Amino acid sequence: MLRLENVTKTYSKNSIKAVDNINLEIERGEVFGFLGPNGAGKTTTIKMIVGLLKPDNGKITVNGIDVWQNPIEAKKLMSYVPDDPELYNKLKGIEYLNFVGDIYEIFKEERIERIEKYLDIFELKGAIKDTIGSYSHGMKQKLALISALIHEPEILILDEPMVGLDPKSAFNLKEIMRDMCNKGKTVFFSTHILEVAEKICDRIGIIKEGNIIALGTMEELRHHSAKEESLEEIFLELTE
Ligand SMILES: Nc1ncnc2c1ncn2[C@@H]1O[C@H](COP(=O)(O)OP(=O)(O)OP(=O)(O)O)[C@@H](O)[C@H]1O
Repeated sequence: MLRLENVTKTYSKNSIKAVDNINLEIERGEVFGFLGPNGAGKTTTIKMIVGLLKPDNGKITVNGIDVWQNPIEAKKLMSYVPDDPELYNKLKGIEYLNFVGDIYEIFKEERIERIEKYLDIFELKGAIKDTIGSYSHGMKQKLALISALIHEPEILILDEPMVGLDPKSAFNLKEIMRDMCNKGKTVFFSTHILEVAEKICDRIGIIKEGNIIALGTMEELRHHSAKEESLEEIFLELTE
């Protein structure tokens, strides 16, 4: 579903090799957790996957479609929620959702049904006629998530999705992620919350200084350590 081949990115500003020749293959139906210390290269990788940052080298494909050669077709399959979504503050919540619905050409009936469903799940119905500028960080996060879900993407890409969400919304988002994968869709997300990764991911990748230093299921990651360790212990050992 998602494939990264020899992907590298150096920021010219500071000559830092943020991502150093990484290879990844994420299958359909997988929840993939992308972990790593601060500054490891997670956001840089995600921005390259979603077409916001051009890799210096390498190739990224979604369902075989090259993200950089065929961006529109690739983006039709994806949804992306950044860690700090910048939305249009002057629009009302519902106007923003309809705007996204128009971009993805979602028919009216489906659109209404999906918007209603996710507004209920994320308890945002009461604020949907208010302007986004009046929303809290968590409310903006929820609106961005709803806008990412209404076109039912083949792959959902989330950068630190749990930050700012209240416990109930975080729980519901985890359920949505699992449910998507049960339907054969794919979820790729970065997080620092290791309990979440341990609980819901089919596979985990750990990046450090731009290199993938561990990749596999929890079972496989545990194989590297002598005893039955938690993801937190494995993570701390590997990233020391
Ligand atoms: N716009 C930029 N210009 C220059 N260097 C950058 C830029 N963005 C990121 N970097 C550098 O690239 C490296 C990787 O950063 P990145 O944001 O991808 O890390 P991250 O794993 O997402 O970190 P965090 O967990 O703190 O969000 C860091 O050394 C960072 O300083």
